[in-house]
Amino acid sequence: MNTSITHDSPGNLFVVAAPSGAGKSSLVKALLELDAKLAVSVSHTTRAPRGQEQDGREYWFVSEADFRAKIAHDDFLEWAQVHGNLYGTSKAAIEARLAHGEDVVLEIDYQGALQVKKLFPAATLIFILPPSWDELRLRLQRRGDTQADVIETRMANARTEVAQARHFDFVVVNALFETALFDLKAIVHAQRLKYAAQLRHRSAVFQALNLC
Ligand SMILES: Nc1ncnc2c1ncn2[C@@H]1O[C@H](COP(=O)(O)OP(=O)(O)OP(=O)(O)O)[C@@H](O)[C@H]1O
Ligand SMILES: Nc1nc2c(ncn2[C@@H]2O[C@H](COP(=O)(O)O)[C@@H](O)[C@H]2O)c(=O)[nH]1
Repeated sequence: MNTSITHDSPGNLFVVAAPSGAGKSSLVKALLELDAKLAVSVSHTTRAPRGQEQDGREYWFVSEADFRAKIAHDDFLEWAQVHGNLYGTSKAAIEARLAHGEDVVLEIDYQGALQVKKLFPAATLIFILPPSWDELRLRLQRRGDTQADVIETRMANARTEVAQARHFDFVVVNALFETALFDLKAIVHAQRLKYAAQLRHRSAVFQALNLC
């Protein structure tokens, strides 16, 4: 897969994954409201819109034929089949932002997250865990936009997904929302400082001044 994103892209890439219903969209939305330097990438999907979702806001909703044409054109940074539908992050959605120094967050599943890490090892992978299986089911039910059989599929898939958390850089338990949001903010802040230090370390000026 060709991509122009490199270790030296000035923006930071954050990847947030979680089993469906754990609260990743709610957390990322709250994080974006607090952090003007962060932008979320809008994925493409073949799933039908849910509830009040709008094309171009939550997702780009496309047919399977269109999605497969994009795969053939190598338009995706990553893509995966999740709960029976196709989802992907288009390169166009994030490359320009990263190149301009904006930080980007991807809300994607673990398969996509691991693909991104292979292509871009500097990406920070964060896995959100629900406090329990019962609470996960309750959150999916309370959200009220997912059919009972789909909830069961998502609960079954959640076991496989949670087993992948060990490959991530950070794990956040979303029990109390404000605590999880605080953890997420702290991770983003710490990673920015880390990569800023690494970039400075590489800069010729820094070396010339003998500061590293
Ligand atoms: N800490 C929390 N305590 C209680 N409810 C929560 C918490 N975090 C999120 N929720 C609620 O749980 C439901 C699922 O959250 P959300 O839609 O953000 O999950 P998600 O991981 O993005 O799911 P999906 O992958 O299906 O989009 C929502 O109704 C949300 O308001
Ligand atoms: N690999 C990718 N996974 C994605 C992407 N966008 C969303 N997702 C994941 O799909 C499931 C289900 O989402 P839902 O909106 O139908 O509830 C969830 O885990 C998302 O994170 C993507 O671009 N690539």
